Amino acid sequence: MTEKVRVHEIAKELGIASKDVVKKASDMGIDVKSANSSVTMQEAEGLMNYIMSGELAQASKPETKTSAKPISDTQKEEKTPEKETKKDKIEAPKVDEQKSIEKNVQVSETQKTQNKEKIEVKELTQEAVKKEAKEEENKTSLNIIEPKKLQIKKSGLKIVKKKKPKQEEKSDESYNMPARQKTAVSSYGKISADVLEELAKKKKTKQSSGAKKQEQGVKIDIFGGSLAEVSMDMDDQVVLLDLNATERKEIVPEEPRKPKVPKPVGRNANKKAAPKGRKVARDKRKKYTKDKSEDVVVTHVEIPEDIRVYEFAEKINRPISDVIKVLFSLGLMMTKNDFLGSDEIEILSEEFGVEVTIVDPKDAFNYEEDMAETIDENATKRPPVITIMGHVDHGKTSLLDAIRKAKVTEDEAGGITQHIGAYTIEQHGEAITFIDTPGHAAFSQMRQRGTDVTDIIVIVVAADDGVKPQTDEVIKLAKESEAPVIVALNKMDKESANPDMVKGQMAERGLNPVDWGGDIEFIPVSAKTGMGIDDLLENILLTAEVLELKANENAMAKAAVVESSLEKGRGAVATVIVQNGTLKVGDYVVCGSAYGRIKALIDENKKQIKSLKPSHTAVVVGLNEVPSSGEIMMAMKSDKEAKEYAQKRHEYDRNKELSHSTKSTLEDMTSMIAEGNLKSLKVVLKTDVHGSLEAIKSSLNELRNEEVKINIISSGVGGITENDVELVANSENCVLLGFNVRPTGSVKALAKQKNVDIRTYSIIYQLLDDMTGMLTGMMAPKFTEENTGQAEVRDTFKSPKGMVAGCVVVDGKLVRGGLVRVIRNGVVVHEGELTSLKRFKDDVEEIGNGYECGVMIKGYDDVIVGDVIETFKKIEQKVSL
Ligand SMILES: Nc1nc2c(ncn2[C@@H]2O[C@H](COP(=O)(O)OP(=O)(O)OP(=O)(O)O)[C@@H](O)[C@H]2O)c(=O)[nH]1
Repeated sequence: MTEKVRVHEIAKELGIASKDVVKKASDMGIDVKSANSSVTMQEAEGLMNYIMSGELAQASKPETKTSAKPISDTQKEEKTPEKETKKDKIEAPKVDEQKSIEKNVQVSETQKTQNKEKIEVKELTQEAVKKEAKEEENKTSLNIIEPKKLQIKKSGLKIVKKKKPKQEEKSDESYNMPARQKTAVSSYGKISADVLEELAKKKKTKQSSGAKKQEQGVKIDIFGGSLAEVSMDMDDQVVLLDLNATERKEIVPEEPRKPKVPKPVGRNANKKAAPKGRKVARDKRKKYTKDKSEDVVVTHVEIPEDIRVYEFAEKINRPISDVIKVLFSLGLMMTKNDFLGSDEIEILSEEFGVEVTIVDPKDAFNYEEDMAETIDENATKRPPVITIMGHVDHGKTSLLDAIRKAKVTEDEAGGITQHIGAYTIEQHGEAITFIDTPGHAAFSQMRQRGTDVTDIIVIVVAADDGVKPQTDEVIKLAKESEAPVIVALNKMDKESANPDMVKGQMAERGLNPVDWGGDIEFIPVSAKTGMGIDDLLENILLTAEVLELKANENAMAKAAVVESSLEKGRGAVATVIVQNGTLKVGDYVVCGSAYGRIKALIDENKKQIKSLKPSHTAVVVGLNEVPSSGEIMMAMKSDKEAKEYAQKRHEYDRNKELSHSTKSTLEDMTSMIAEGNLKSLKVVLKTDVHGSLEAIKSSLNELRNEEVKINIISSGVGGITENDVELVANSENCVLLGFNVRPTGSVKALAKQKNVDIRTYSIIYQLLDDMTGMLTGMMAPKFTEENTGQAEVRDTFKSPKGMVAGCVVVDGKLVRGGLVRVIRNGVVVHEGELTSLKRFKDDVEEIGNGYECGVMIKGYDDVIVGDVIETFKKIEQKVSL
């Protein structure tokens, strides 16, 4: 049986990557494909030689030569039972020792060393020499020496080879050098496997002496035993070589010491004979083992977006200190628990030569992908989903009303659309679903989500008003979403309507009208009169036709949440648009960390329906918690499955929050220093629906400058509770805000008792205005300085009231009642108040350019001739955010 060794073992042995070994192997023409591929020991040795020496020819030579001798070895081996082969391996090291011993003994005859360690090693080797001598007497086939390769490593080393018996030579096909020589020792100085086997076979009979030899710490079990020891062997070889050069003679004198070494009793008996040699060997092995772990070169890692310094170090298999050092050298003071930003990860990956892939741990339980169904042949046409966007008051809601023939605008607080609403209408028997996105800037986040499910975007532009900032924003969103765009030129009933102006403005922004040779349809409409509505709908259907929108009604349902809230009596509800499949009452669904069984589906007309087909919209009742808008809802086969996904997601969200809370703590430390005296207005916020909560939160967070900011200490969907009141009462500088929610009896009473001011709103911009006002009130007044003029001091004289500076006004005018500063050689030496300003003996309010005057400064008598006196005023400025 031929012993085999795997590529990764060779790689480990050499401390290099498996792929490099694979590459080298293929260079040599050995057929290996991966780290798990195995090669014969012959090939392995050749391969190792090649890798170590880098010389293919040399490496391969031994292979060919070994063929002769090894063949005979193998034949012998074949005769011996497997057990023997194992023994051979154990005994193999002895052979190596013998070789080195031979070398040492011979070399040591010429030189001496005083190095104690080396002497000790020699003691061991001498023991081995003796053993070998015996062996050689008994068996003649143990003549193994590797000369040349060893010499390459250690200069000045002379190794006396023993000639092989002629018989063996006959079988050797190589002519350049004795086969033994070549096969016996690898570039490591190790004996080839064949020879080892042969030796082992011979030594089999000498088991007792074998134990002694082991003590020398020179184990050679090239491929079958511990790889660490093989490497150790390499190290030993190095030591021996050094000894050769310097300590040959000492080996002999040390021999008598042998008996001095007391033999340990019991289980350590075998180990004792070569204690020092063993020690050396152990040390080396330890060292090797350590190196081995460090040497595992990581070239590619997958890491989550949020990763701490120590986690990164672990991933790339480097000491934390190394990572911190690199960060430090970049001026980044980070501790091992700090999170790495994307920039830092990039730098570190370059620095350590590691390719980094950032993975989303959510992928592990991404039900959207798990359940993703390609649109198959069963897919049929589905209605388009349209998002109407545009600048505030350009008529989005009115247009949708005109389409739906229903009045929504009148019910809306403040006349502004507050929430995303989704409705399906029919035009000539074909369904079209509209998402009504709110116009206020605060809702841009929701609007962006709205575009995710959108097939076609209708941008409403009032023909009398033209392109406005939010129109630009919408154009940007539309471009990003890559959905086709139709422009509705609204308010065409107005006399001031100027469609060409709008077309021009839109064309400037890359939206070229079809009638101008572009590809964007501009449809003139009037939400007021209903003009052009049909045309708009026809265009929508036409565009949808081109898009060939399809979905499989029979697939497991997938829907997007456009709005969600907590409703009394119904619990968590979510308005969804089905993207694929059919959502049915009774379906088990998962939606982010929310899950449940659909109890009811309520359409836009508040009617209960049994199922919801692709592109249709309804309110879903039955979730265990309120999902976020933009979340994907998927139907699951069972309650268990839905729950599992939701729980995994919940866990993920929680961990993420926790990890970020640590992160923010660390960041806070720096920001606390940076922000120093930053004043914050604490806010507790309650809203009726999720969408508003997010929109208001993000708008409030934007209300800040370098002096003041808003700190939302608590927020949530639902009514104002006593807890909210308590929280505000216990916090300094804190307000309680309610949006579309109002405090009830007990809460109101508690608020009164605790003196908590609850502010409720139903229009977002009013809430934001109020907060802006409050923040502004917290800001310190700002002053600007107005310089009035300067005068040069020409003389000074004392008066009973203090020093008077006689000056001539050289620039502007000096004024009374303001502040004054004294400038000497361009440097301000004093700043204070002006006590008196006189022209001759009269007090004056101001002195003009070119006139002389007498000036007295409060508490300052050190004015000297040549000083410049400047008067200035501080003017308070209105502060704003
Ligand atoms: N004359 C005229 N007025 C219109 C037309 N469409 C809308 N309006 C008026 O323009 C104003 C704003 O209309 P909305 O539909 O509320 O505009 P919106 O874009 O939905 O506004 P937000 O909901 O605040 O985003 C209302 O007073 C409408 O009556 C139109 O075609 N002609």
